[in-house]
Amino acid sequence: MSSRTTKAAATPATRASTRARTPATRLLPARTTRAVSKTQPKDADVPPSTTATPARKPLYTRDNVFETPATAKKTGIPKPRAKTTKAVVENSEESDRQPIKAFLRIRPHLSEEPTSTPYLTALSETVVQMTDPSPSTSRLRPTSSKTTYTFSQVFPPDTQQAEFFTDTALPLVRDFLGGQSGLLFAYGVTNSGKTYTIQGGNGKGEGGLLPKTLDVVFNSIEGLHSEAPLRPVRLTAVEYDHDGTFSARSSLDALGAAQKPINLSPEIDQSILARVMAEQIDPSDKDDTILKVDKNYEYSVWVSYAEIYNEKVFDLLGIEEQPTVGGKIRPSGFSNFSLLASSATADHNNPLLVKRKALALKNDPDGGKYIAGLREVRIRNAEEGKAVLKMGLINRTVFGTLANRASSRSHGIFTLKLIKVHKGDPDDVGIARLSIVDLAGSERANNTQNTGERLKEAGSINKSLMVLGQCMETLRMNQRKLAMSPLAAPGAIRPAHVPFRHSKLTELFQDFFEGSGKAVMIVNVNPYDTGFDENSHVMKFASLAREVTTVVKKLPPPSSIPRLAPNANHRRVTIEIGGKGGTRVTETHLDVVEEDEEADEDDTEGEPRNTLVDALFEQIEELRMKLFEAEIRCAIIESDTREEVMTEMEDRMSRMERMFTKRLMTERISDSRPSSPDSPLQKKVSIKSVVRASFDSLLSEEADDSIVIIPNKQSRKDAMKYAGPDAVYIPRPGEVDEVPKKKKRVRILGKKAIVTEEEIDAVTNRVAAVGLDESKLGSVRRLGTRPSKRSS
Ligand SMILES: Nc1ncnc2c1ncn2[C@@H]1O[C@H](COP(=O)(O)OP(=O)(O)OP(=O)(O)O)[C@@H](O)[C@H]1O
Repeated sequence: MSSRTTKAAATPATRASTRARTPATRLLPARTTRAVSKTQPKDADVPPSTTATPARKPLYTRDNVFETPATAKKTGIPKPRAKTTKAVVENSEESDRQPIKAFLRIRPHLSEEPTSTPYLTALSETVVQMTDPSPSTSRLRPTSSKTTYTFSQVFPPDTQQAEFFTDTALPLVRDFLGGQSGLLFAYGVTNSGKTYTIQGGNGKGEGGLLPKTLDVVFNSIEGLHSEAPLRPVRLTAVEYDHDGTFSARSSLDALGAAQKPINLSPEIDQSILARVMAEQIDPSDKDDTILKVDKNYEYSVWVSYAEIYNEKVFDLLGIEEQPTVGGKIRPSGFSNFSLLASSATADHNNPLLVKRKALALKNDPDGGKYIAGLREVRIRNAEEGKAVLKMGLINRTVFGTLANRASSRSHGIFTLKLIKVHKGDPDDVGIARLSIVDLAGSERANNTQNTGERLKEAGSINKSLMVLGQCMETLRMNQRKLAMSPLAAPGAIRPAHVPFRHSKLTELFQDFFEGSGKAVMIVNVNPYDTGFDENSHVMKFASLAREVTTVVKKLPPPSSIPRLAPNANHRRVTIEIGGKGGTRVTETHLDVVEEDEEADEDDTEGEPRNTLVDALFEQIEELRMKLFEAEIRCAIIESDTREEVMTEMEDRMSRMERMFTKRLMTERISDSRPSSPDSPLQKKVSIKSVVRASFDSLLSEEADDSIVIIPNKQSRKDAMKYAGPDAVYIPRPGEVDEVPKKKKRVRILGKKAIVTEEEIDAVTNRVAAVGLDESKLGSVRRLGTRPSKRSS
């Protein structure tokens, strides 16, 4: 649990924020619910030595938030120092063990896609089975490999958006309204349905988790809107705004003004937000759920939208847009909502210049990291929230790859913050955050032809997802270590270092994985996708995540990796918008300047700095990447080789099959011949042609000369029977010849097996007449009293 409930101090001078940008602002101290639960541990197994701070009454917890706000109000406890807060968070985790929930959503088959058999089937509400399609199609290896995976819940392809929202995100929204932070992220390969799940489709009832979350939040706080001059800062702190700079209405207007491109024609010189809202929001597609909230408080909702692209964090609501020198900015009248496309039709020679600066992640004194300089916008209803979401979406880097034309190549992070202030005590303030993340799809290494920029994107995406997996794995390992030694003295077990800092994604959500709030993972899978291996990798990752239940003692993070000097990265890109569902495809040419974030001096606050350790970490990282790449290469080579062998074997099998079919047909032809044909000559020719045809097929071009076919004696015998006594069997070269030996005898003595003396004499005389030795006649059976005697 990570809600932060704060009490404003009586004297602003003593509580002034050390990070406040203006002297007029005052930072409200953050106090965690964990701080409270730690002093009253629910879990009796927590070692007493971990309770270092004096016991005090809960300010508010998830359990009492609705019932006892008054108790909370009266608790005037000074803010714990940052260090103490951290310690408390760590120690209280034992009482709040929660596994990461992993929900699987199976994508339906789309009509425009080729039909194939799905390789994933739901066995129950929580278990699915994946069947490797490659071996099952083989006649040589008829047994297919089947693996089962267990999830918190499995959603079949016909699951509707509303049902999915109710079962997965609604509990998080409930906690959020109750003051608890949460994280929801969608994970899956490209084209598996992550964006559809998070943002939704364009049709009725197709709104995704994000718009539905906005609906439910505003339904629930209806009539409880706060006008208090408060705004969120850092991760979960709240700041007073005495001069009204950030008052309720002005934030959204400020965003609209900042986003308005300069030099627009009067035709479109209007509030971008108003236009977006008019175009995009279908009021009928709204979730009507209302959740219970504490009516003693008033609420304000703030949103931000960031993306992590190529390992840099950008503000999707804070892009500076400028026309190029000589560039013509015209209204376009596109029906698609697009700030960029609607504000300018730029051609390749005169692209629109879009400048954006990467933002730095900074340490929050209350724990975790926040994106420094990220714009947070106050919204007053769900429609405004949806408009801001749409506005951020256009700024999100979307490039087509061969794998998927609409592939999101960045991780999109939409965060809601809820500030609540007690109606009777303006100093009783709380804040919670809910981040909803649409992760970039993992790249298919072998079926997309990535080069240059795409390759770099793929590397960054793979890296961040890989690090996410490594973090999960390490957290799980650490938990096991702890679980196996429940009686070990505190500090005796050294948990392994969790590499959160190795990617921006994990760095940003480190606090969630360490217990700041609940984490929910949505796994999207397209069971018709050709990337079986990638999907099984995703499934393995999900099973891993489900085993991560809690946080172990945090190790001091590694020394910071030295940052490069700020550097501008220029790219020229073309973004296509629309195209799906019959909408018009529009193109915008952009010159993108991505400036590196400035080095954060505070970033290593309290962390030891050791250049050798830095270098070693970099080396490990490099080796990990190499290993990862090598593994991918091996997997590709293995699958290619397997496919080649299979193709060859199948080819050979089908040739043999053809050959045997022909032979069978040949035999059938001979069987069906009349038993007494008219002419012996005709019989002779016929049997010859039949036998020859059979061998011709064996020796034809199609035949496999590596295979020796031994003729079927029985069929040959049958053929000879039909052919009658005059038939001569002519073997083909190389044929195993047994029958013809008998025929040789037949040629000399006729078809009779038994001969008389006279006949033998006749043969002998004939032999003598031609001058041959009698002994060369071979064995001849005699009749009568001298059966074995040869004629002399
Ligand atoms: N549950 C669903 N019902 C109907 N259509 C869906 C569903 N899930 C996904 N789709 C459709 O499948 C296609 C791919 O989905 P989507 O763009 O959400 O994938 P993705 O995982 O976000 O891909 P990428 O990572 O490349 O952005 C889209 O056309 C989307 O409309």
